[in-house]
Amino acid sequence: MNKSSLDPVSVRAHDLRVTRGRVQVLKGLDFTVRRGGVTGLLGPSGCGKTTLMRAIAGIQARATGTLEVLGRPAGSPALRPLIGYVTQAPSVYLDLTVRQNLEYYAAVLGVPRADPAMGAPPWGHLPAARLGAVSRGRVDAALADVDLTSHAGALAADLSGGQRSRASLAVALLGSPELLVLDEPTVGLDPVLRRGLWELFHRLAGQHGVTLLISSHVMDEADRCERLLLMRAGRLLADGTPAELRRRTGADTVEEAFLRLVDDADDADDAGDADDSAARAGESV
Ligand SMILES: Nc1ncnc2c1ncn2[C@@H]1O[C@H](COP(=O)(O)OP(=O)(O)OP(=O)(O)O)[C@@H](O)[C@H]1O
Repeated sequence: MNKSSLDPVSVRAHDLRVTRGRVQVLKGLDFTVRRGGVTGLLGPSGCGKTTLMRAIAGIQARATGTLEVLGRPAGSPALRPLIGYVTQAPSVYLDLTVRQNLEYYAAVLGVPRADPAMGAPPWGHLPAARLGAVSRGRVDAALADVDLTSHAGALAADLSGGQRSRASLAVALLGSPELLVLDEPTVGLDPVLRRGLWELFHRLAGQHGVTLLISSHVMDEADRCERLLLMRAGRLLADGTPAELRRRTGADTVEEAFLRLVDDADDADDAGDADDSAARAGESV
């Protein structure tokens, strides 16, 4: 059995720091992401969500501290088939149809031929001899999951932005990821599609034990997550279930809880600045 499947935690970070350009974007994060659930990564634009997701996906340079993903250091080659990372920018070839895109990626990823005896994916990793054949069944299932069956024959160039994002998500579902890292997957989608995707996320977590880390800056998506990591300006403000965060802050909504946590952090910063000034004044006497 895979070592990571015994671990109740999928991602562990300790004092995680990332510098991009000249700016320290992540400023010492400590957190865990539980295995097999939907964890939301929420915070305002520019707070560092994408940077954190890139670090977890193992493609972010200049990261220090500890970051362990599925029991291995982030970026380990062995993690590649276990992580599905969907970026904000859709990664599909515009001159191919949706189906051709999925068939191409299925071939590249070595997605196994559908085998009804094995049940629904994910079914773990198969011997090399059984990999490599493109699975029409898997492509069809991924198309259905993201509600793009009726657009299978459309050129990706002719899709709307939301449809292209869903095509990228379908690519991530082709493999058998243990961890799905989704950067704002519901941006630009109408409420019906958003609801459908959230149902899919919970199905993947509940029925297949996939861990999902989903970023959003829309606080009304918070209540769809089992746990939340609230970020602001490269730091983690809070970590807990939506109900815990509301209770801890005495707020009615997660958005209000977030704003109270921001105010508390600002007050703490101001107090720290005042202490520093007092100390400097003392030094100069
Ligand atoms: N390549 C880069 N060089 C320098 N700074 C960068 C680079 N990429 C991002 N940043 C900075 O890092 C910070 C965090 O960016 P990041 O994309 O992680 O934020 P985010 O929370 O995902 O934002 P959004 O919700 O808008 O996608 C921002 O201040 C951004 O300007």
